[in-house]
Order: sequence, then C-alpha cells, then structure tokens
Amino acid sequence: MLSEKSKSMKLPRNVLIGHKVIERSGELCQGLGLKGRVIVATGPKTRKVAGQWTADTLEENGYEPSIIEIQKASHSEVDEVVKIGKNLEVDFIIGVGGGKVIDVAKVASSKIGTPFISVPTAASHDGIASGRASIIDGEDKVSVESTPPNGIIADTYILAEAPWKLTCAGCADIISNYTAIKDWELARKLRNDEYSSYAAALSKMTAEELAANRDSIKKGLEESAWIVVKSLISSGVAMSIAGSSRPASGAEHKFSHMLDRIAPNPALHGEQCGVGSIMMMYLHGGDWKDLKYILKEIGAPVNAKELNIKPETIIKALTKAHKIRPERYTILGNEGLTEEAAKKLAEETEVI
Ligand SMILES: NC(=O)C1=CN([C@@H]2O[C@H](COP(=O)(O)OP(=O)(O)OC[C@H]3O[C@@H](n4cnc5c(N)ncnc54)[C@H](O)[C@@H]3O)[C@@H](O)[C@H]2O)C=CC1
Ligand SMILES: O=C(CO)COP(=O)(O)O
Ligand SMILES: [Zn+2]
Repeated sequence: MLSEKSKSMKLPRNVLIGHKVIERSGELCQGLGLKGRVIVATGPKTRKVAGQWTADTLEENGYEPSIIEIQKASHSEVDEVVKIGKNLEVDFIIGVGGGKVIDVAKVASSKIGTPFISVPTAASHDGIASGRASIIDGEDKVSVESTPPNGIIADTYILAEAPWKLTCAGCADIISNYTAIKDWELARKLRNDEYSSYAAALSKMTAEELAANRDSIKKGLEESAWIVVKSLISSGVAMSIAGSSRPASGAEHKFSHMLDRIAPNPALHGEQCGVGSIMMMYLHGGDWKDLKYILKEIGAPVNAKELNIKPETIIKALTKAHKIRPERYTILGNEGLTEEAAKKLAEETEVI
C-alpha cells in the first residue's frame, strides 16, 4: 500500500571536479563543516601520486592528518583502520586511491560513524560515489551496503596521469551497465524483483552518454578524465538511488567476481566486466557486436587473450558465475550455463 511505502536515500553532498582540485581539499572539508583529526587512507603507489599531497594540503588548512597505507580490500585492513581511527578519535576519513583503497576507507568510516571523503586517483570503477563497498570476505567478494561519500574530490590532473589502462577499465565498468539493466528488467518481469525506473534510466543514460562521447576519450587528454569520472559518479549515484548495486551489476559482474576467485592473475575489475558484458548481451539476444565495438574503440579488452586469462578459466567462470550472489536473478538463471553452452558462448563472441 502506498501509505505504508517509505524509502531512504543517501547521496554525496559536495563534489569537486577539475584540474588540481586536490589543493582545495581543505575548502571542500570546511564546506562540509568538518574539523580536526583525519585519517588519509591511501595505497603504497597512490600515496606518492596523491595521498601525501592530500595530507599536506589538509595540514596547511589546519587539519591533523594521519596517513595509513592500505594493501588490499580485506576485513582485517578495515578493522585496522577502525582501530587506529578510534584510538586517534578521528573526525573523518579520506580515501585516496583506486577502488580497493576507497572501499576500505568507506567501510571503516561507516563502522566508526564518521563522514567519508572519496578521492579517486584513477577513473577505473564506479565505486567512487556509490554507497557500496567490495571487501573480500573469505570466498565472497561482492559489494555490501555502506555509506556513500559525503564529498568527492576528482582531480582531473591526477586522473589523466594515471595509467591509461585504468581509465579504459572505468569505461568498461560503465558500458557493462547495459547488460546490468537488462538483467534487472528480466528479474522484474520474471520474479517481480524491486525495481527503480529512475535508477535504471540514470544507469542506462550514463552508459549511452559515455558511448556517444567515446571519440573524445583519448590517452593524454585531461578532458577524457572529465568525461569518464563524471560517468562513474553518475553510475554511483544510480546505485545510491536504487539502494543496491543492481543498476550497475548483473551477470557480467558475477562473471568478473568469479574470475577474481578462480583466475591465478585476474585482470582489472572493469576490464573483466566489459568482456562479461559482451557475452551476457549475446545471451540476452541484444547487439553484442555493437557493445564489443564500443569497448574496442575505447581501448578496453574484448577477449581472453587481452585479459591475459586462459580460455579454460573463462569457461569455468561462465559455468560458475550464477553461484555468486544467487538471490540476484540474471540471464544466467538459477542453474547457470553447462560447460558446452559456456564454450559455445565464448567461442561465438570470439572471447576465446
Ligand atoms: N564500491 C563499489 O560500488 C564498487 C567497487 N568496486 C571495486 O573496486 C575495485 C576495483 O578498483 P580498481 O581501481 O580497478 O582496482 P585497484 O584499487 O586494485 O587499483 C588498481 C591498481 O591501480 C593503481 N593505481 C590507482 N591509481 C593510480 C595512479 N594514479 N597511478 C598509478 N597507479 C594507480 C593501484 O595502486 C592498483 O595497483 C574492486 O575491488 C571492485 O570490486 C568496483 C566498482 C564499484
Ligand atoms: O562493481 C560494481 C558496480 O560497477 C558493484 O557491483 P557488485 O555489487 O557486484 O560488487
Ligand atoms: Zn563494477
């Protein structure tokens, strides 16, 4: 009944995008009313790129930063940040790095109950603005509910300097929204799953905009970082509206998560999702050739060789992907693909 219906949405409040905006970190934090002690969670590489820079800028603005280096997105690293944060009685947390660093910082701040600021150093994933976080939990690694960042600082100078492969992976993470939406629509029709037409429309529009602007996405152009990071933020907001990763994660993400489990050297998250999306589009009976063409033009991998993953691992991941988060219904159904069907799918789409 409508009179009993209620929904709560948490969205990022202040977003700063542009050239060297990292130098305005203090301004953004002050604008959010933040004061005092802050943990700057960063990675060993990204500390050199932006972590130290962020901490120095904050110090100049009267904050007391403490840097913590994150190695991987695990619960033990989250616990460590929580422990240090509580001991220091921090007022907020900033995550400066790739998707893994941002996810650890996001969960830690949510556990302590402090605000969180997201400072991506690569336009490689759409967790930059989302209220989700992917942390390895034993065997499992899919996103869980967290809180979206209060603020985002997307420095296009830093993002444009990041290895080009990371930007291409971010584009592929967005392009994979096409099949995520198809899966969501299918689950709504077959299972009456909860569906948000606004979140679905935003996610789809984000993929369409990125595809339409792909000619402007070129290595070395700061403008490209702008286009890609705006799409990533928009996709993250779609997830926040939905209150789940449904608008941006369907069967192609299950395939990528399975590769993360079984491949000896998994490729980047977005790269795997892009290749998965080609195959899931084929299963949906959609224009998989066009999707593959878009990914190719962007410069993202379109086959096993480019992912540097063996064909047999691709087939195995296809047959086991449905086991990831089984409650999320997708084109893979409840039983998944047989080995023969998986092989045929990968061969016909020339993934293997
Ligand atoms: N929370 C969410 O809603 C979402 C979470 N994710 C998660 O995010 C992770 C994927 O994120 P990625 O950024 O692809 O992986 P990542 O965090 O492992 O970063 C990839 C590599 O790029 C390096 N790097 C980052 N910025 C750099 C720079 N400016 N210069 C040089 N090296 C740089 C990192 O140090 C790392 O070695 C996965 O764990 C995935 O599950 C992905 C999408 C959404
Ligand atoms: O990667 C994501 C969206 O791009 C989040 O998806 P998961 O919930 O499948 O981890
Ligand atoms: Zn993703």
